[in-house]
Amino acid sequence: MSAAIPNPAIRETAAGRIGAEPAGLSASRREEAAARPKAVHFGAGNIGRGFIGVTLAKSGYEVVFVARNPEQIRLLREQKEYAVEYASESGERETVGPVDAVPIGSDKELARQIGEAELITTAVGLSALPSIAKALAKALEKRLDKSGGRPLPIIACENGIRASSQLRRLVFRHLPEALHEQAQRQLTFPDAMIDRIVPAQKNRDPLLIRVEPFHEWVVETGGAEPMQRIRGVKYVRDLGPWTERKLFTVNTGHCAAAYFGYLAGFRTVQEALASEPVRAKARAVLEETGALLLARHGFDAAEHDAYVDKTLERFANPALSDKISRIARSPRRKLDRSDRLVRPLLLGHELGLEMPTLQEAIAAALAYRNPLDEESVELERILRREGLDGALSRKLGLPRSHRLVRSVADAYDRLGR
Ligand SMILES: NC(=O)c1ccc[n+]([C@@H]2O[C@H](COP(=O)([O-])OP(=O)(O)OC[C@H]3O[C@@H](n4cnc5c(N)ncnc54)[C@H](O)[C@@H]3O)[C@@H](O)[C@H]2O)c1
Ligand SMILES: O=P(O)(O)OC[C@@H](O)[C@@H](O)[C@H](O)[C@H](O)CO
Repeated sequence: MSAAIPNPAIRETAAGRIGAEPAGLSASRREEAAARPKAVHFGAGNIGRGFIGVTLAKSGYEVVFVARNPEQIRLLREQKEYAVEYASESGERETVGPVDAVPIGSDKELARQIGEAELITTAVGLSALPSIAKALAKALEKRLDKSGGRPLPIIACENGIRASSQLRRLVFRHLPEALHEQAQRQLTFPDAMIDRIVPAQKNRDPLLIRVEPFHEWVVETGGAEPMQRIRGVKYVRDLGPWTERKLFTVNTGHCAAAYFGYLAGFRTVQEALASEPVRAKARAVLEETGALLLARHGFDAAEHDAYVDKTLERFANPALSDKISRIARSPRRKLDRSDRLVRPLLLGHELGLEMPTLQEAIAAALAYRNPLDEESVELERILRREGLDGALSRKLGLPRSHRLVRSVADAYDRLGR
């Protein structure tokens, strides 16, 4: 087996020595890993390494990443750990380990890892769930054959409503019917909400990940005792209010700031929020979704205001640089009827709430152009093909003549794009 390669890019920090270790470290990490329960996590990206990996490792798991990037896989396999740096004044760092990695295409290895796992998690993006479901189902098939009834929770940590339930449907589609009954007994798919801002980044140490200190991971139990408790996770009976509070505040506010910031010519959300007009619009959107959340879930108004203040503060964190292109990414997904922009608008409409600034944010999302973002290019194509009214009517699931379609179209026209 290969020795650990010391990584000079990882240095002494306020939190103490981390990372760079003499050869032998990976051997001790391997022993440590053998003594730990195993969690297999799909996606070694920003949130995978910057939140899920670190939380699971702290909770006592060996974390095996299922990844695509060969260089990242090589480094994770060799080093068996990586560093997380917190974007705060102290710049504290922590070492995350023991970890390992397998390529998504390696059926045999993946099946072996999943056969040994006590927990599966994902953070690949909602739109990538169909692409991992097949590989996951294949590996689960082998496990179900041999596991002697061992239960396995599978938690999709994605921004979206009930992502684990979505993954469940996709996985069952790929599992042979003969295994469905057993899979229903052994596999659970608890829905979850996760919150931590982890910008896209390039560091000299390619595994290092810089994150905001704030974090929240909530898992739904439906009233049942969870099979295993992950330290740092909050377990709740009903996830509904938690998801809506996060998605319609953090994610609606974030993308509103990004789309308004894009129109104003800014590059990062920090720059955008330093501009008073953009900040005022982002806040106005959150006042509108706040009224919806209070009406739907009976949240305390003062507590929700404090949540909004804290959220805007997190977006503007000067210790981070978060590009608008990340926050605005995949505008088709963000404009989906079940997502952060259109869903609160439709729910608010049902309750008779006026949401003019949210409508402006939707118009700004339609006007977002990024030739490097496939969904932005596709959205432009749809707008050309179907026209604004047609595209909006489809997105909102309402007739072209509907008041909401008309007023979002008017907001778009006012942008003069
Ligand atoms: N970054 C954040 O601030 C943040 C916060 C909360 C939630 N999220 C959510 O977490 C998820 C991941 O976001 P991210 O910011 O980490 O994105 P990212 O692009 O940094 O990471 C996604 C990772 O998944 C991998 N991936 C994609 N398809 C794959 C496949 N078929 N097999 C294996 N790996 C695959 C990619 O290679 C990438 O490494 C998204 O659903 C996002 O909405 C992100
Ligand atoms: O990941 P997306 O594309 O759904 O949304 C972009 C950001 O708003 C999002 O990643 C936030 O940073 C995150 O949801 C904070 O918890």
